[in-house]
Amino acid sequence: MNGETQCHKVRKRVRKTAFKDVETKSQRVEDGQENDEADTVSMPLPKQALYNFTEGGEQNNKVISKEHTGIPNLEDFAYLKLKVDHERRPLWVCPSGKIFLETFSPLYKQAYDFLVAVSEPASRPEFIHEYTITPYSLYAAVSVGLETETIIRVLERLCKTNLPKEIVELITSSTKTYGKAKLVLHRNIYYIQSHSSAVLDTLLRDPLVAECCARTNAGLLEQKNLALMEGKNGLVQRDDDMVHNIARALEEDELDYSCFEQKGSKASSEVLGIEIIAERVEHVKRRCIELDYPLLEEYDFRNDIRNPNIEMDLKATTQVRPYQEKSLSKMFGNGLARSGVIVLPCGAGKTLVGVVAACTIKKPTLVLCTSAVSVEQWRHQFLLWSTIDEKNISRFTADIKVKKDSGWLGSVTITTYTMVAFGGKRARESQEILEEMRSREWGLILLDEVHVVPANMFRKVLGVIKAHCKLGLTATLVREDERIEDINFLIGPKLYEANWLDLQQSGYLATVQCAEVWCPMTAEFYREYLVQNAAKRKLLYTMNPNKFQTTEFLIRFHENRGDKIIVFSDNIFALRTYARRLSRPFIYGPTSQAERMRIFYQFQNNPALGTIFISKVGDTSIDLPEANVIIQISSHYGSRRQEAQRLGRILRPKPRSGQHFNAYFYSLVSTDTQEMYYSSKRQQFLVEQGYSFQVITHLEGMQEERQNLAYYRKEEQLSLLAAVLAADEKEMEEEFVEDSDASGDVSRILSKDGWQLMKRTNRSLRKLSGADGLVYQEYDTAKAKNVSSIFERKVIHHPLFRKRLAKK
Ligand SMILES: Nc1ncnc2c1ncn2[C@@H]1O[C@H](COP(=O)(O)OP(=O)(O)OP(=O)(O)O)[C@@H](O)[C@H]1O
Repeated sequence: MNGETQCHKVRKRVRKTAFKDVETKSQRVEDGQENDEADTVSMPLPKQALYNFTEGGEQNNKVISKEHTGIPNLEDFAYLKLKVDHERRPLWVCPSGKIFLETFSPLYKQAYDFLVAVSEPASRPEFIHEYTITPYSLYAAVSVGLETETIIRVLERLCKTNLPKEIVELITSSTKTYGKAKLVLHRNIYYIQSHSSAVLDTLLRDPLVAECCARTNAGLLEQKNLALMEGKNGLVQRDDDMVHNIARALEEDELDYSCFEQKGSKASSEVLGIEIIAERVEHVKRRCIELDYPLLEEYDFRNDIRNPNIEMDLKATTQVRPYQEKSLSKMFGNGLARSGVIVLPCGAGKTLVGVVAACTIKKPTLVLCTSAVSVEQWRHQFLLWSTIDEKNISRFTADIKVKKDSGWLGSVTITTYTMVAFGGKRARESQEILEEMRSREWGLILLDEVHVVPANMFRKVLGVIKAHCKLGLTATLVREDERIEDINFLIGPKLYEANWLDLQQSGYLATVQCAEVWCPMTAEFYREYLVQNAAKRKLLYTMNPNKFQTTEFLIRFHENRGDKIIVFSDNIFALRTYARRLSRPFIYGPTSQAERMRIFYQFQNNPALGTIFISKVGDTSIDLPEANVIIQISSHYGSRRQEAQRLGRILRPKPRSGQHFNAYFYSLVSTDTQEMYYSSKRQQFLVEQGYSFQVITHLEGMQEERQNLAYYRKEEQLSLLAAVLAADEKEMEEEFVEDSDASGDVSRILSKDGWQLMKRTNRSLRKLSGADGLVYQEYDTAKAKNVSSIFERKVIHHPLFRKRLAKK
């Protein structure tokens, strides 16, 4: 299929409401331009303006005005020369740093692997992906062993046009100093190391770096020759074979990603180092990034004779999946262990990636999780995949303390961020354990759900625990408070990021149908909604009787199919009311660990329990492979991360029974309320990963069922309304969960982004694909027709076409 057709399809699915600048459907009908796809909006994209890469044309990068195109500020890249064999090449590279990848190109897989190494994915729908190349992404590229000229050469080869000079300049200027200095931990002391004394001099000249150095002698900082340190020092170096391999592979059009990888680095005997005060490491790392000398963190674990090796291997039965292997190859590409972050979709098996990393390094490992439930799950997975002796794993949570008589904490210690970062008074025993944890030189620290680390409380952890290698694991490298960048210096660059849809297509993830179900407010609830304060309004749209009935109807429908359903509600008042009325168990903050485990066990093993209700404590790390339906009734404002994490609960691959979709994600939204805005904001991350949300206005069969559903009678609805209005402040509050970011805070959203986000103003594919406040919506595609019998689409066709469609 050619690119133009693909683009056209993508455009067709963009949600109507998003296009305020574009001609409306009604206008087109009036103009007599309406066609068969009356329920879709055709976007008058100025193809010429967007993809005006004509041969020759040496004009400058020109901005095309709104009057010409209908879309503001389009840039004209006509001066970029289109290569003769451009059809065989998969990339469009813009001078601004944006890169577009054709996923239907035969070179897609190889180009994709290369792009995730050198740029940031911005949006990855089905046919055209958008990436952005930035100094940070280039930092990550250098840290996995790619060099300036390799990056330029490969991009040049893959690009349909000659590479814009701005991009060449960006790559050259951003990478010339990368990889020249490194942070190492030696005998529990941190050093900045480099082969070049000039590099160290440059860093020492900076007052902030100088201040963080440990030893000064009459104003002069001591430089220590560390050449005799045990082990070799593998600063990233050029590998001539690699460059040669890439050139050859490209010529043969067999671009194998392995050729990008560093085949082993050369050791150098002369390495200089500066000692850094442990508590100031974070500042030094941040400052070095600002100075354009980001510090690489690599651990030569094979030559570390100081820390004992652990008896721990993967079991013979453990099969690491290809994408897991690929992510690990980025970590261990040159025989050393690099610190950084691996991004894999929810349910794709990040835990196993962590276990494999630990089994490779075989040094004392500390695992930090967000909750006691995930501590249990990590322990379980260590035992499942590796040969480690149960005795060598210890857990340290509020409920479980490691036993003192069992000696040291354990070769593998699993705990929570809270346990380590808690600054208040502790029991003596806990204090001792913590002291021991702090004094230890850890080989590997595994940071689960690493996107929560930048929150102040969590970053304390990295200040007190010393580890040679840090591996962050996450599915969603997004936060709404823009502190995600902190991860670059707290942990390291992103090492690998998998594509959700690719894993879905390969069967490693379930195929999910996402739907936003619209529930009109009842008149009485809406009347109150208009006059109440923000907190009460939120409770009113959550407790909307129509939403309640929809929930009950969906539960019945899916339970009858034998599905396992998780209902999410952030609001505890709603959680309790819904669960009690529907006689299903619920879990929230105060639910004890034992009770949670009991409910999870019943949910997984008892066919009579098809539905559980859970608050935001279940957003992350609960592994319930049986669950295949999510119904979301209340959520944390516009948090993209929460939406993705909740979807992750049902992404575990499911057996296919001839259906296109095998998991369902319903987000219930009360219409004409603020919830609609939040809902589209929440969906952005998933839309960027290529998911589409179907809007359902009517559930087939629900009307007939209504009288058998709760809150059918007016008196019942009114007494529910009275209970809602009587709810006090405390009951209306959302549950506080430590790791939540500032994602959806109303004031932030309204003051920062504003409602204007819903209006189209930018031309990027990221936006065209529905991200940044806009939503993908499937209307009448063949795929959607098979979705489920309960989805009744009310598509209203123009009378002109009704007859024709009926004939069809
Ligand atoms: N290579 C593999 N072979 C078989 N099963 C696997 C493999 N990798 C992971 N799994 C299984 O997939 C499921 C999900 O794994 P895991 O809990 O590690 O996902 P996750 O990426 O951490 O998800 P989340 O972000 O939602 O917590 C688990 O049941 C795990 O046992």
